[in-house]
Amino acid sequence: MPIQLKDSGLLKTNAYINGQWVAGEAGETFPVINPATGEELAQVASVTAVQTKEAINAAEKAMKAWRALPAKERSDLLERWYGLILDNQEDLAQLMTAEQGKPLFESRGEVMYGASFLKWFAEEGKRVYGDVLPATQDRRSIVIKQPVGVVAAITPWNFPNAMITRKVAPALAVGCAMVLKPAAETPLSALALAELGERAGLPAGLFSVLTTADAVAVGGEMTSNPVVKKVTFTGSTGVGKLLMKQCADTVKRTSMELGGNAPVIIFDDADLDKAVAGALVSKYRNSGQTCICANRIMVQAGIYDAFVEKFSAAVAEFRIGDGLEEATTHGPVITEKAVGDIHSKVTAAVESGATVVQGGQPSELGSYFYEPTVLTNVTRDMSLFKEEIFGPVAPIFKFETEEEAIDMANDTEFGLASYVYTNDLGRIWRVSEGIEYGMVGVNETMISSEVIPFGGVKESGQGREGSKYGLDDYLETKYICMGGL
Ligand SMILES: NC(=O)C1=CN([C@@H]2O[C@H](COP(=O)(O)OP(=O)(O)OC[C@H]3O[C@@H](n4cnc5c(N)ncnc54)[C@H](OP(=O)(O)O)[C@@H]3O)[C@@H](O)[C@H]2O)C=CC1
Ligand SMILES: O=C(O)CCCC(=O)O
Repeated sequence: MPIQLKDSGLLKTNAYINGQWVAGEAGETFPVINPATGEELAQVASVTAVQTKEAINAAEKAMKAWRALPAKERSDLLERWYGLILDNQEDLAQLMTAEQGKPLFESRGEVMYGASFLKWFAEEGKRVYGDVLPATQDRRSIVIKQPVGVVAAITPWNFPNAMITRKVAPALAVGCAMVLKPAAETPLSALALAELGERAGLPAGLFSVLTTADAVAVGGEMTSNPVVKKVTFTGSTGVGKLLMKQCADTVKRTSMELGGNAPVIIFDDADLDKAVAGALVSKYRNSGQTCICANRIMVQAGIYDAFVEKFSAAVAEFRIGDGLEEATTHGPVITEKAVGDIHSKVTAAVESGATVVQGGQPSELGSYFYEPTVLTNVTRDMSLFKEEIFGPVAPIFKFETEEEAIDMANDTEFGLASYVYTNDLGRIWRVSEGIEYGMVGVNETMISSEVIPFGGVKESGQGREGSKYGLDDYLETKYICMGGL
């Protein structure tokens, strides 16, 4: 079924380079698939390394004038872009659900979440302050902040809008230009954002969108081109490591938002209903496809059985289906391959002794759907304990003591989000300080917003997105020494 939009001008299929909507160099295209139906939604231009270089050169040129503008003028443009996104929320949500699969209510929420970064950084970009250091006898020392330069961004399919605005808003706010490669699964949301940016008055070249079926070529140019001073990436840890290696030759700065293995630690003294609700939304949001999704639900022995009973009863009530249908609570996963990957993880756990309480199979609804699954009798020696599941599968582990819970939480190379449910104030502090994560939700799993520093430690990445700290990723610190005074 063709996508029905109120404003058909938001459905773009060409890439956006230097303010022009362009086809791939030799007319190459790639398909965008609706994962709920398997239908082709569009054929989108596939750009090459040569076109990537053109976009980078255009960004360098555009940035010269952009960085010289008063911050207030840059802010005005971001505000206009924000307003246009709000005006077109429903169309952007329809596009997102069609290409990504998440239910419409989640897409509408993501569009608002994505827009919030433009608003936030429109304001925050006006507050890039320097410093005057304590004077010494004959000299004065000053610190100024300057835009890092042309930024290349590579974004994933799980948040086709917000992962882009979270990067482009701070970059543009402080005077950088950006070239973006969105995920091949979800280019339509990225192109619609560019269209609205153009309507808001983006100067040509300041923000290009490089849709492609050849991530290696485009990513290769982005990471080797000396004009690019920074690469910001959200996606898998494997690709993040590869990009970091590629960036080493030209010593680019990097921000990496990579995989997670989030524990939800639920103590005996927790409010059980709150813990069940928090774990459910964290685990099954976007059908389990976020890097901060609950990956290991860890419940203290005293309330384990009660938790499992309430949690799985709630899962049984989910309405799985096409995200474009309003009644749907949970949509498909992104590809047929993802269904296979998820099922292998479940099968391996079951072969090692796990018990399926709910689901446990690819869904009869179609080849992109997996049944929401609950597993018990899972133990930390199973591969599931270490792996990012990225699907609607909840393994519920049992622990006895606080020390054991902290040890289990830290027994992973990842360190992005974590969650703790307890009503003991001392324990809140001990656990929050003892676990090695960039973010800790205490009696709360919906922790993301534009005002907080989102990011991880260990192999979950480096850098922070959103908040006042999010500007630092796009700024250089320059020291100026005034001597002979
Ligand atoms: N931290 C997070 O939010 C995310 C984590 N993941 C994790 O990664 C797993 C695999 O998902 P997947 O989509 O394959 O994630 P990837 O890391 O492969 O994709 C993320 C982005 O990186 C691009 N990319 C992939 N390979 C290269 C490369 N060699 N050079 C430059 N860019 C590249 C992709 O492009 P293209 O789409 O064209 O391949 C996409 O734009 C998931 O199951 C999940 O575990 C996935 C997405 C988001
Ligand atoms: O999965 C991600 O990459 C980001 C999670 C979305 C968010 O909560 O910001």
